[in-house]
Amino acid sequence: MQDLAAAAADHGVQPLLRADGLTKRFGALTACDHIRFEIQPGEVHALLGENGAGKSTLVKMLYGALEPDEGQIVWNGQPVRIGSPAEARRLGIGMVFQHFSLFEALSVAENIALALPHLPRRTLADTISRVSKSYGLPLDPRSTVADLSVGERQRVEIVRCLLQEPRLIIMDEPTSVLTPQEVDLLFVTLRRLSSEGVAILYITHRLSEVLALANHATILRRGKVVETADPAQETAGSLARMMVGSEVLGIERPPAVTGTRKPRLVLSNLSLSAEGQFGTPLSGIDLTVNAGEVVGIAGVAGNGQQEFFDAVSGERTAATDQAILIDGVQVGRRGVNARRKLGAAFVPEERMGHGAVSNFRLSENVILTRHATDNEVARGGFLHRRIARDVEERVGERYDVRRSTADPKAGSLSGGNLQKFVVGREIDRSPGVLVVSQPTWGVDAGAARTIRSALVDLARGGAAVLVISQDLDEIFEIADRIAVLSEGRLSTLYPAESLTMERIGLLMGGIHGEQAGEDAPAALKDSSHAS
Ligand SMILES: Nc1ncnc2c1ncn2[C@@H]1O[C@H](COP(=O)(O)OP(=O)(O)OP(=O)(O)O)[C@@H](O)[C@H]1O
Repeated sequence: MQDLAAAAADHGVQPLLRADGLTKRFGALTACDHIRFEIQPGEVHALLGENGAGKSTLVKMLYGALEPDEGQIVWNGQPVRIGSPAEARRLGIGMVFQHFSLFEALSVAENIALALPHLPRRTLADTISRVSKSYGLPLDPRSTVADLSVGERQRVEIVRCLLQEPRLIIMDEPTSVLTPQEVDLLFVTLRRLSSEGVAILYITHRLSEVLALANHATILRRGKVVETADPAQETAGSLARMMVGSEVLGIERPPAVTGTRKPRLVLSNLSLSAEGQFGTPLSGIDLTVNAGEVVGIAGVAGNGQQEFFDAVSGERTAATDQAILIDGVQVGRRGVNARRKLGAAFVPEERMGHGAVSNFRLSENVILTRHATDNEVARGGFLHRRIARDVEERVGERYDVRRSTADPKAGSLSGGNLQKFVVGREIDRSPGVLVVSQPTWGVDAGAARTIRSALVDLARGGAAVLVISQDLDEIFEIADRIAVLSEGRLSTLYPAESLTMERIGLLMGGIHGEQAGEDAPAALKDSSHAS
């Protein structure tokens, strides 16, 4: 893989794509500033950069979703104007998005037929089977999308992209939704494509993936190309340094308080029906999160995570009041605001729409989440916009939220910057109980460190912090105790130091303590549940 792209460059082979001074401005902000870079056939090219560095803006221009203000794209030696994604696809540029655009109730083949109406319907199922098998992406064209795991859904997107015989595939954080095993499989496929001469432009915040996969990296900072690197010569640390311009350290984690600790969030026999037709019901969940600790809930999305967050936050209420206690108060049948009034805070996974309203300014988003529960923002029947703006500024500074203007609309922030704002806004309330889903999803290494440190500090200050995350490295970095959510059931809660990645993998597959066998660590054999 490495060789093909390197040899192409050495022999003066024409680059597949050249960006020549691509520039995009949003008002006063230059999101991409005269960007130059090349992609050779067969190259896996990583695009790196902090949140807001301009990665998405750049690939949107390459995929025809945004028009450059200046500069041009040269494809196979010819300057081209890519006016729409359809034109990009016609040229041979495909894109696999982070959020899938599949119809759940339709089959794999029906979904693909809808996107590619020109392919013959009669032979489509066979074609899908053939392509998916030959690229190591096993898929049954007849299965209904709703029954597929997140990893399998991504395969549908990739196969759909491959059926268009692309010469360049753009992937935006493709592994953020995958299990470690699925990541390995995806890498096999990408290496195979690369050996066939297909180039891959790969956006990720996971630097270990760049080292494992890429043979070239372009690093953006504040809209400009600041470095190009050969990943074989780099380490995760040196790449992180190039991205942020300074050293990125691990977090400091003072030991959790031991001895008698006050239970601040208690779930008892919590059950909830599935969310929609394709959700996962929760059954009989017991869990206690004490003052001073971070509890991590590991597991692959689609195993009841949404239902779990909805139940704990009050988005959906439980059957009984006793099912959920916040600081000793029964709240199972009370809604979000009642729980927030008790000093709890919640950060949902889906930041736009759920965590923030796109068309509202950041300070207006502060008012929206605080007006019913926080005296500071709504005192004496009045909304205090100045206080909301102070909060917006404080959170912006503390979490380094990069904004194009003062108090911008939420929708103008890059994905990672919005995430920083939403998580920071809730930590800023100094909640006694914080429940956060995927706290650093899409966030760069420096910002992830800030958020994780803030979560640990909040806990050490006496709060109970519950983190739902698919990122096992993150869970191990911050959690004092860990449980796994699998098919709507929560495993026993284990001290973090008694678990390994492999053991968590087994728990994710639904193999619980009682079944884990002879070699289970002591904690696994401890059948005392959760608390
Ligand atoms: N439609 C828009 N209007 C105004 N500003 C925008 C718009 N889209 C992007 N921006 C700004 O352009 C800059 C670059 O954003 P972009 O989404 O390209 O960053 P990114 O590198 O992909 O970040 P992340 O890693 O967080 O996804 C950011 O400062 C963002 O706020």
